[in-house]
Amino acid sequence: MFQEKLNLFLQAAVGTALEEQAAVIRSVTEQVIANINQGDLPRWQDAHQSLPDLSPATVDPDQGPLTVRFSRPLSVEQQHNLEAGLRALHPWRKGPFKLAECFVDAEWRSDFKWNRLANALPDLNHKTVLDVGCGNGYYLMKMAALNPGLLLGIEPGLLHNVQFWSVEKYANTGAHILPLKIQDLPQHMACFDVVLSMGVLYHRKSPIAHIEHLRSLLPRGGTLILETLIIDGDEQTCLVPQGRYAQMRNVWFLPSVAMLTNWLAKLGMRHIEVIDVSLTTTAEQRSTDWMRFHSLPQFLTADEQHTVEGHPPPKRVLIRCQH
Ligand SMILES: Nc1ncnc2c1ncn2[C@@H]1O[C@H](C[S@+](CC[C@H]([NH3+])C(=O)[O-])CC(=O)[O-])[C@@H](O)[C@H]1O
Repeated sequence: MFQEKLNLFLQAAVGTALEEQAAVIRSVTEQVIANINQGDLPRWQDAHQSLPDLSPATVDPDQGPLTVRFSRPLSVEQQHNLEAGLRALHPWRKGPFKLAECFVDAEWRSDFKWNRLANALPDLNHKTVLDVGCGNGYYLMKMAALNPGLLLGIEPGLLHNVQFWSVEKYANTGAHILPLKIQDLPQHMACFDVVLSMGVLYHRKSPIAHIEHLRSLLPRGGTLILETLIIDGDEQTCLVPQGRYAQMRNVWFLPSVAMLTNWLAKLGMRHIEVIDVSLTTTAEQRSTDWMRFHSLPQFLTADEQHTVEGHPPPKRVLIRCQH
């Protein structure tokens, strides 16, 4: 199915700024697809295939859950099969989605971040947009209402890809996801008007190289939206947690906002604007019926003043800047 999705993307890229890069994207994606470790993938693909064909639907552009409305009410059997197919794609990290009567109450209230992000987005009309580490495509599907020219997400998590296909089967937003890491994209493929990197920088061992790579994907004047974990402090302050951070492995650099904006400026980014700084609350990230593992409440001390490892609790910055 990944090959089929790649082909659909390549068709959509014809006539856009991405057309010239299509051969490179095809080649790197085919290499990644050929090396996919199957694991649970067949089970997830079966769940996706089991989803019922339903009447045409539209996405409600309102704030809140990403809501898909169908032109005809679902039968009891359709409703049951829809919910069973989606539940088989547990755990749902990002959401919430509402498809007919089925409410996918994911671990993250991504609608909270969407409300912060919507203020930061430049005009997307006919623009080419890349969301790096896009999860199950929640923000891509929200951005689709803003009439972009092409929406591409890259996401190495295979379950996220299958969840995206499953919602997109009904939402029909025209967004695309490829199963790539940012490292798979060549540097200097400056064909995106807007690049988003949200929740990825702290997973990168070399955050400056990550920003440089993001910058190289933008032409002069293109917009970068960067969201990441930070700590309080001045331009000399940065946390490099030994061991885990809020039970997450693979967390490298949590700079202060001042240090992060210095990095961006040193790399030549301009018009750097801090749009938002927010503590991540246990209302925004928690276990639900659709994500039954531990979540933020279990990763913080009882008074929520520290992570269980004794670090400052998660706080995130949302920055907009230009190449
Ligand atoms: N090298 C990489 N290249 C691309 N993606 C990666 C890489 N490493 C990890 N990821 C992916 O980046 C995502 C990070 S989550 C943010 C999701 C969304 N953006 C959000 O803002 O809600 C973190 C969070 O929950 O905040 C995961 O889906 C990883 O698979």
